[in-house]
Amino acid sequence: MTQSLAQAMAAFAPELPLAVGYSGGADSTALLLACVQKWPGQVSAVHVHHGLQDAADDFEAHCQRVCAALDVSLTVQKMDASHAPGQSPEDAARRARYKAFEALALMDKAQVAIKSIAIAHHADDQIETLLLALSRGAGLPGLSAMPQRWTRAGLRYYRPLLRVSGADIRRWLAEQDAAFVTDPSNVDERYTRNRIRAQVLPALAQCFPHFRDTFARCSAHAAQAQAILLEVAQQDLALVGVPPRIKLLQALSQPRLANVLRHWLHSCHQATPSAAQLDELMRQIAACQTRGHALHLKIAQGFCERRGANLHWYNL
Ligand SMILES: Nc1ncnc2c1ncn2[C@@H]1O[C@H](COP(=O)(O)OP(=O)(O)OP(=O)(O)O)[C@@H](O)[C@H]1O
Repeated sequence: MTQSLAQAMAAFAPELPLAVGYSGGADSTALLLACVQKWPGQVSAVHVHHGLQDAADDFEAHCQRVCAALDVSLTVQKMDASHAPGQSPEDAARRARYKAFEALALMDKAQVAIKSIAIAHHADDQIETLLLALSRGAGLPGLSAMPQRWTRAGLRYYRPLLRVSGADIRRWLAEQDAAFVTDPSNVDERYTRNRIRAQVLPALAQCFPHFRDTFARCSAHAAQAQAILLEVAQQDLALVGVPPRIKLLQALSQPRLANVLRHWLHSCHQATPSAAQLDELMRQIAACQTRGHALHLKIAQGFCERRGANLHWYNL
């Protein structure tokens, strides 16, 4: 169920000391203030200077001022977040951000070992992520949307506001009379996410007043089902071996074959096949009935081929 910011903060119990990913925007300003109020002296801030916009220097200066006024230690990480061809600028910025957080892993400016990072994604961000996944035709991992907590490179990440609506965060922030910056790229409707926020969420609210709760429940169901699929894929991969034996792959049902192939390609090769590539691979595995039957096809950024009894993936 959706929570108020106060309820979300009452339930938030991270390992301390905690750093807050602080962009200077409204959401992370609210999270920083709420954490500082709850754990005075045990919270620091991390600001990633993306170098993407001319305004980035101003954002950093704003964060410096606010943290100085709050007596919060601020670490600024400068990252080059320019995006590669085919990569979205938002995705490049997000990847650069996680690298910067990991680089901190983790000493802040005051040389305190940081154990936890909180970021200010909220319920509307979660719905936007789910709708983006639906629009891409994503499978269960995409429909699971964003987890509330996870661990990476020894660092615990939290999204304590994931069940709080954006409007509730703004209301709370207005009561605090706190200054924040507005990133112009957040309202630029050339980005799909911003169009969803401006056009789709208001329409959803009209049609399905409880959509934040019900959509979040769908994501929770998807996440649970995905966890089971992962367990099955791990068991099946142990059974067929690495590299997988074609005969053993042929003994699996079609859904389990698809599941284990996706898992093998992703976990062993960081390769994600398109739906059409996976269908073709499954068709060719089924057709591989004679000793001399060759199998060779493009999968993600590399190729799958038959070598003797096994299926191999390689990248040129
Ligand atoms: N430059 C940054 N430095 C540090 N943390 C960041 C930065 N940008 C984003 N974050 C963290 O990641 C969260 C999600 O980022 P995103 O850009 O999707 O959100 P946002 O809605 O613009 O949030 P905000 O209002 O806090 O800027 C932010 O709330 C913040 O905690």
